[in-house]
Amino acid sequence: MASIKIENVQKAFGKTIAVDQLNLDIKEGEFFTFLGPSGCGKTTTLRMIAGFYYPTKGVVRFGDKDMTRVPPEKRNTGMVFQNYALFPHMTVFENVAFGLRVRKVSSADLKKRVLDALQKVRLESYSNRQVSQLSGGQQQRVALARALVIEPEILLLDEPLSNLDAKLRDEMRVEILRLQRDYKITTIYVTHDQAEALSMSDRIAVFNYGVCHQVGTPTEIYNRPANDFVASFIGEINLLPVQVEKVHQDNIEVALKNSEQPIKLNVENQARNGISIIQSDADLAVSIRPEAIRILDVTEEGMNIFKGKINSVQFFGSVVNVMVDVQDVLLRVDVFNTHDFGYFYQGKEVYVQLPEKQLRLIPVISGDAP
Ligand SMILES: Nc1ncnc2c1ncn2[C@@H]1O[C@H](COP(=O)(O)OP(=O)(O)OP(=O)(O)O)[C@@H](O)[C@H]1O
Repeated sequence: MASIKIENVQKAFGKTIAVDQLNLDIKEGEFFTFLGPSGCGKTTTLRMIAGFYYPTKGVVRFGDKDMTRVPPEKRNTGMVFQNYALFPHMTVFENVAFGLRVRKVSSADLKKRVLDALQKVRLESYSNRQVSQLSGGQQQRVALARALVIEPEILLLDEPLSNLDAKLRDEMRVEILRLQRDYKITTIYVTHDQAEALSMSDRIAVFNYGVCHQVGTPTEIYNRPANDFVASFIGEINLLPVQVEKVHQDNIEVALKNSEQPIKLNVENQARNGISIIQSDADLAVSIRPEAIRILDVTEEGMNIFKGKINSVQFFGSVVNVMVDVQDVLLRVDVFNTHDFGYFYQGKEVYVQLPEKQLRLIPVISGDAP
C-alpha cells in the first residue's frame, strides 16, 4: 500500500496540454476516482502514475519515493483496462499467472497465488477455460485477478465497467469494492460516470480540459460544488446567475439577473465561497439541487419563498419533476411520488421555498474553456 502525491504536474503532447498544474494527495488505502468528460485528462494522469507516460513538468511520488521517471515495470502497480487486454488464446489460469511468470515466481507459489486470486474473484472453477469462452463480466474479473495477483501497492482501473451492460456493471461495482476492501489497496478509478463515482469513492477529483476543479468526498462534491462546471457535471442542478447586493456576517443578499421583477435571495455566507468569490471578478451564480426546493400550497413565514406557476410536470416513477416558473425564471423541482395523481398540474399556482442552507454562491467558469 502506498500514498500517491502528484505535485504541479503538467503533461503536454506537442501543443496539446492534456493535464495542467495538477496537485493531488491520495491517501494509503483510499478509493480515489478521477471523474470528468471525455478528453479531460483522466487517462493521461493514470498513465503518469503507472509510468506509461512521464510528466512534462512536476513530480509523482509513491509515499516519499520520487517515481516521476521510474519505468512501469519497477512501480509495482496493477492496471485494469476498459477492454480487459487479456490474451484470448490462453487459459484463465495462464492469463492470471502471466505477471508472476515474468517475475520468476516458483511454480508451487505461483499455483497457490493464482488459485487464491481466482477464488477472490469467484472464478476458481474456470481456471482451465479459454478466455475467449467467457462473458464480458467474467473477462473483467480475470483482468482484476491478473492485476491483484502480483500484490501491487496501487491498483489502477481505467473505465473497467464501461463495456458491460447495466446489470453486470452494478454487480461488478460491488465486487470491485469488496476486493478493494479485502486487499486494502490504494485504488485509482477512472470514469466519466457520475453515479459510479458517487457510489464507490472515498474521494473524487473532478477534471475538465486537463484541469482538476475540485477534490472532495462524494457528498462534498454533490452538496458543495466548487463552480458551475462541477455543479452541472454531477447530477441535476438549478444555476441562477446573480449579482451581490449586500454582504452581512452570516448571509449574503443577492439579486437574480434574469427575473422579470426583482427577486432577492439570502445565501449563507461561507468563508469558502463567500468573501473571496465576491471580491474576485468572476461572474456568480447561485446553485440549488432540484430535490432541495420545497413546493408549498400556501405561503409560509420564512426566507426565500416565492409565488410561481407550474410550467410542466414529468413523471419518472419514484420522482416527479415539476418545473415552476417564478417571474420568468424556470426552477426544476424534484419531489418524491407521494402525492395523489393530478396533484401537480400545468398552470397550478404554488409557492416555492429555496432554503438558505441549500443555496451555494459559486463562480461561473464555463466560459473559460479553451
Ligand atoms: N498520446 C497522445 N498524443 C497526443 N494527444 C493525446 C495523447 N493522449 C491523450 N491526448 C490528448 O490529451 C487530452 C486528454 O486525453 P485523455 O485520454 O487523458 O482524456 P480522458 O479524460 O481519459 O478521456 P476518455 O474518457 O475519452 O478516455 C485529449 O485532448 C487527448 O486528445
